[in-house]
Amino acid sequence: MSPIWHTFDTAAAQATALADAIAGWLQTAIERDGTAALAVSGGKSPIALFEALAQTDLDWSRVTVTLVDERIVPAGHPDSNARLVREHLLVGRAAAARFVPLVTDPADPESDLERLEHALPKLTVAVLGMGEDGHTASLFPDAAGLAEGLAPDSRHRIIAITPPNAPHRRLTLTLAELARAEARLLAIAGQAKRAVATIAESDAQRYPVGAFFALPLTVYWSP
Ligand SMILES: O=C1O[C@H](COP(=O)(O)O)[C@@H](O)[C@H](O)[C@H]1O
Repeated sequence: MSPIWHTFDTAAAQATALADAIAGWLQTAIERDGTAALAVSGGKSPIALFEALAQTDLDWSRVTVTLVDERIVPAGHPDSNARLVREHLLVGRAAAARFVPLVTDPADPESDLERLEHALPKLTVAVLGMGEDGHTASLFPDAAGLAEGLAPDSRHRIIAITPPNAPHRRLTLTLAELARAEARLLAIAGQAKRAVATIAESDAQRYPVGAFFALPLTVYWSP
């Protein structure tokens, strides 16, 4: 399956286009079902997107926001993806959204996994990021548990995973769960990530993100 690529001259244009696309998917789901659900990535990249999205004129009280992955750290930790979402997305108009954090007790991630198998919303849109090592969500190359995370028929919606070369044990939605979202948008920036994504597009086995190129996927890229 060939992904659709949208390329932009600036990060600001990329963030605006992504926010418009996400809002469109959420609005359609709200009109159809009364509710919608958005899963976002963390890391360092999504702040401009979150800030654009937070100003979007949607009925945010009908939207559930969650994460595609989270580091197993306390909620206020500098590396917490939930902290990023709370500070940059769940503000302004979007403050009315319901938030489902992945990690609520860093000392007992098993209880969060159990809770989330039931508590995760059915996703309307999943916004994926990607590292230069080809990981997406927290599906890291060579991680124990990666095969389960990428299995199209996994019975798990979410798993715990330890990246071999990045800090913190993580919780991550599985490919099987992300495949059920109505839309998957991959947001990346820079030439290095573009090169990785281009290889992943033609060689699905090379990087974990490659498995997502076998699904309907729209890529948003800026330099
Ligand atoms: O660890 C993570 O990394 C990826 C990529 O992050 P970025 O800072 O390079 O954009 C991110 O998509 C994921 O959610 C995060 O937990």
